Amino acid sequence: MLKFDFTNLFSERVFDNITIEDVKNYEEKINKIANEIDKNKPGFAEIVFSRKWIDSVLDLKDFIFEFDNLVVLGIGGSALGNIALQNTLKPFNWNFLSKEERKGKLKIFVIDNVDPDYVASILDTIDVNKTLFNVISKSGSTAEAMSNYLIARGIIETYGLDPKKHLIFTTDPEKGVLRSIANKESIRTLEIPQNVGGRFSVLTPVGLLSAYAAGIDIEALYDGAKNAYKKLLNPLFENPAALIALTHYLYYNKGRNISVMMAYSNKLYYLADWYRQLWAESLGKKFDKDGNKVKVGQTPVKALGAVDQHSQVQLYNEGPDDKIITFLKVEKFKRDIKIPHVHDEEALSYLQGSKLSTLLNNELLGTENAILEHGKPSLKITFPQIDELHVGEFFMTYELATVIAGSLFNVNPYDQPGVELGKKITYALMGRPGFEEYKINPSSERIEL
Ligand SMILES: O=P(O)(O)OC[C@H]1O[C@](O)(CO)[C@@H](O)[C@@H]1O
Repeated sequence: MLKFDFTNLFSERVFDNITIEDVKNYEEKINKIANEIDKNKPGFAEIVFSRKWIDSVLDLKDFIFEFDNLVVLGIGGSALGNIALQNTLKPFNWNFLSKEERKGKLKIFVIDNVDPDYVASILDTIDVNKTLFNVISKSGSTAEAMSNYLIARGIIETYGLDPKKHLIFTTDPEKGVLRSIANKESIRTLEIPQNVGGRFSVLTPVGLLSAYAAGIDIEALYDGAKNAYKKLLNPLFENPAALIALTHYLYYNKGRNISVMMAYSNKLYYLADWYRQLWAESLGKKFDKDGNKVKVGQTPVKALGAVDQHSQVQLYNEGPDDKIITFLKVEKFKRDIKIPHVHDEEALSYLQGSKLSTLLNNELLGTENAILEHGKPSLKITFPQIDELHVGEFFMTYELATVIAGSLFNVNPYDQPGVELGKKITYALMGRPGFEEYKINPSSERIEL
């Protein structure tokens, strides 16, 4: 199980520290929230107690493993989970390994933007004949996913290939243009459960297909998620999701409106990336559930240790008291490197003979303690090792924490009305019928210096 260390959040060395008493005052409220969540189990929790979603992916086994590449086309919640799973659970050189080295599993590419340089360079590297394109969109209409689908489809057709054999859609069971194309053309599909929103969908077929194709143990991911869910009704001090939510809420109310997740692991950095969307879209809201204008939200920031010690930590230590920091630590790395003894220089002797993992984790300790000495709050989550069990546990812990935080802030964690206007203006600029009223004149709005 993951280890959660909240000690430094309560330390008197944090100048505006919250106390155990502050937290205890919320015990009843949190119990009520947790019971409510358990009673009306959210879709993202319900799925891990069913075999349906795993089985829907396992059923595709024969089809998937005929290919060499899987290219995911999606954005936001339809991509970030895939990116997190691949980068945390597969080696960074995975796509450079031979088919034998990959034991027949697929190379995975996730195209989650419409930057032409980026899209073209990924498409350049794949052999379309050996490629399955997985178009993922809950709404089945997002411009970025749809345009990349159209490009992929154009390539498939240019190669004279059968689209049905090279495409699979992951989308809403009934709604959206992807679903209607699939119905018309008998294209294979996977369902995104209707009661699971995009940013909560990593453990639905959205994330499961590419994970399975790359050889990730998707059953163990579910086991980890279930382990996390089981703690939801624990007493507050044994309930990591509730403590994360509550401590972030309490510090937000003290002006700490930035939540930094600093991973001391290149792999776990991608979990911080996934967390950013979850925390930002779920909790950044103009109105509360009663319709009052509240404009709340804690800005999630990702950081990488030790890299960002040489970029961000100056600010974290000495800058404004507006941050709460979560460190992610790995106890046992999959690989380790011993720093060789090369020079008889005294200045290098502390490094030579020691392991990179020891250096990295001591750097974490250094930063964690320095942050505390500067009076700033932090918590630490330790992965005994990076594997499916712990990553599944992490996803579920943070999904629950987000929903609990939503209740504390009294906002709806499942909607994202604030992203609509930008989409509508884009549609208008692209000439989509029905959106004319949103057309702006970009040049007349600009202030030229
Ligand atoms: O899966 P879809 O419907 O294409 O949406 C992609 C993303 O777009 C948003 O709706 C808005 O950014 C996200 O909430 C969502 O994850």
